Amino acid sequence: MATGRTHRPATRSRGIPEATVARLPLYLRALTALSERSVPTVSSEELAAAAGVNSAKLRKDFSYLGSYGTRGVGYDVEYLVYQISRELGLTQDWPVVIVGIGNLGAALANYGGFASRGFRVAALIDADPAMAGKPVAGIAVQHTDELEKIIEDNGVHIGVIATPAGAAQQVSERLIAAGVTSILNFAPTVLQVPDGVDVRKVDLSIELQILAFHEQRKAGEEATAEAVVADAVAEAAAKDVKDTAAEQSAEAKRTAAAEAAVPSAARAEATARTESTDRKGPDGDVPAVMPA
Ligand SMILES: NC(=O)c1ccc[n+]([C@@H]2O[C@H](COP(=O)([O-])OP(=O)(O)OC[C@H]3O[C@@H](n4cnc5c(N)ncnc54)[C@H](O)[C@@H]3O)[C@@H](O)[C@H]2O)c1
Repeated sequence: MATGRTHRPATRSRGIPEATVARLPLYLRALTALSERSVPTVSSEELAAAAGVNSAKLRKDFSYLGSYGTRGVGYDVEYLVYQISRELGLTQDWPVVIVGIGNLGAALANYGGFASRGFRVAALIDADPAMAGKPVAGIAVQHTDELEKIIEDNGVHIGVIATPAGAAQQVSERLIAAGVTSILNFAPTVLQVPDGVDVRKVDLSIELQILAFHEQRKAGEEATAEAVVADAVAEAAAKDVKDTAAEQSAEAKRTAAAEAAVPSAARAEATARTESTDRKGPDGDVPAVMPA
């Protein structure tokens, strides 16, 4: 039994690499937006920017589809929408079942984006007997006892799992035994599935953890920059203290020499003048950095 996410070879039979297949929905989303705005053609650079992909990679991806665009004109938007939809198998209707109709399952059932992309929610299935018969998104929830019959009756090949993690493995086994060969798994667990079954895992908390990692790194960089500034300020302050101390020492030497040279009455006057100058800065203010 194989573990992991996708159990097909890295290159599909028609020679399209998995990485390209993973980018096709991104191109399709960008192209659909252009089509809705009745944009007839698009350059590889524009489309790459809209899809968030490097333009050289896009051209390479499209070469697998046999689509090269026209120099100076770009790609025909409608034709590319058709080509990519066909390649992804979206020109046909895909019935899907959602298992586990709690918070997430109900939200998925209510999501209009499935139907608009050719995925018809054929059934909603839950283990809670109290849920049976209750309408969610206009569809009556069915009990898990019916799971196998529902899959077979509707010719379902794609199942969505939105149950707690502890139930997901057993649910996947029942789905697969009944004929499901592709699973979209929202439960935070790694499913063990046989060869020939594709599993895609969606985990928003993992995405958030990756963002947290980047945030932490950004904060680390900021802290380093702040530390560099703080070091520079501390160094400048230390230099100030040293200069002030040196000045005072020179002043003390000058005073000592003057004391040796003048009579005692004049010496008292000179001492008073020196003390007054020491306590205040050149403008009469107390200096910001006081010598220790
Ligand atoms: N992937 C993500 O980004 C993401 C986000 C939120 C939640 N989740 C996960 O999705 C799952 C559902 O979350 P939720 O908040 O909707 O939970 P929930 O408790 O609201 O719903 C779970 C539903 O599954 C049903 N259920 C339990 N065992 C079952 C079984 N054997 N067969 C069929 N139905 C069964 C329950 O009766 C319940 O209705 C959890 O595993 C959660 O961790 C994933």
